[in-house]
Amino acid sequence: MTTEDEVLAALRKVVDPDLGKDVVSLGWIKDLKIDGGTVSFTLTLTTPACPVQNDMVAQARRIVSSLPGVSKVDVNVAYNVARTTPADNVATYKIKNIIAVGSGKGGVGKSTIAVNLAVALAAMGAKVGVLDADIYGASVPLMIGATTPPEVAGENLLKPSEVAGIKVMSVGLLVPPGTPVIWRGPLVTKAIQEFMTNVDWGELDYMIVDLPPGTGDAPLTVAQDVKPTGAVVVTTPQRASMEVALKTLTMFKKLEVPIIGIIENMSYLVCPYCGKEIDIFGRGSVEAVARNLQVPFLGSIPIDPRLREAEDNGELIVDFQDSPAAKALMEIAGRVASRISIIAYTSKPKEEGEGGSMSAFLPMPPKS
Ligand SMILES: Nc1ncnc2c1ncn2[C@@H]1O[C@H](COP(=O)(O)OP(=O)(O)OP(=O)(O)O)[C@@H](O)[C@H]1O
Repeated sequence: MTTEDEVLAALRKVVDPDLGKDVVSLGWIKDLKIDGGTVSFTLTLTTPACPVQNDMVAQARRIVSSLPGVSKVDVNVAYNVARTTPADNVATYKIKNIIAVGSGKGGVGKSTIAVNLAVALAAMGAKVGVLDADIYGASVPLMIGATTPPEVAGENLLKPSEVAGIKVMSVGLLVPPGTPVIWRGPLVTKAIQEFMTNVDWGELDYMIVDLPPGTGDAPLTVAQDVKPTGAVVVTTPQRASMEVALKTLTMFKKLEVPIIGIIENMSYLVCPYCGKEIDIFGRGSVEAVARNLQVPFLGSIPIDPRLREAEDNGELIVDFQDSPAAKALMEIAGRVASRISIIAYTSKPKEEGEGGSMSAFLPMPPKS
């Protein structure tokens, strides 16, 4: 008969590749039971979007199966999304991680990526919210298909709209359609602050914040007051777009917001007739710049007409499994979640088992 100690010793060989530690030391093995030849345990991962989840489960199963006397291995998978936000802050104690999505130039696909990252993470089982901080150009409600205005949930408290389980708050849900928001900077700042404090977000694993392009009032407020876990910067491959994106990147670094990574959008076009990949804007240039700057490159998203069509119709692209853009977005969502777990585990823990404060200097992800 195999003992619990032997099973745990064997499971020490299963290492999370992002954190470089084994699942036993990380405290991820729970409810270990041995019943005759059957060994069962729960593997608790830090995110349902873990890209190496299947590999780790298969490895754990294989290693335990090879122990003497073991005829069956039952592995349950559970998730406890690691926290990077301060647990003692009234605005964020229920929100474990905040991801700001920014860009340099407008129209590069930042809102598209913000919304679809939210959809992808939610589709994998995470609790997700989207805060639209693009006050003058709020497009999140249209893209995600949110139509019901937020309800009043108490004194000075709004309940966010909800689409496919994703909580959404945007100034676009508060003003009649077609109405421009004509506010000076301080009002923009106040609106974003109130979206954090006066909205009943409930418990969220990930909040995605869609920033306006550039380095103005809204990105500054998000960086300084919302204090995101990190920022994702979106750019297209052309030099003009990238040069402005790098300014946004530098702004985040100056404000000590960790860089989760950079994404190349509209990287290439897959010909709908022959399937050939056509390089339109200079594919690959963002990855090269990211390498130079030692900033993680999160991936490329091709031009996909279905992405634009889905958005215009308020549909969710990750539902379309055969779309190359949807596939790329799902993979990128997994990488973002991995980077968040790394931030949570490599910074000083604030709450046992739940990660800790932010670090502006992150290790580079392993090369895939
Ligand atoms: N990979 C893609 N394939 C096809 N269409 C795309 C892709 N990425 C974005 N689009 C489309 O390009 C347009 C601009 O995208 P989006 O609004 O997300 O840009 P943005 O950077 O958020 O712009 P802004 O910040 O100026 O509002 C949208 O119509 C969107 O559907």
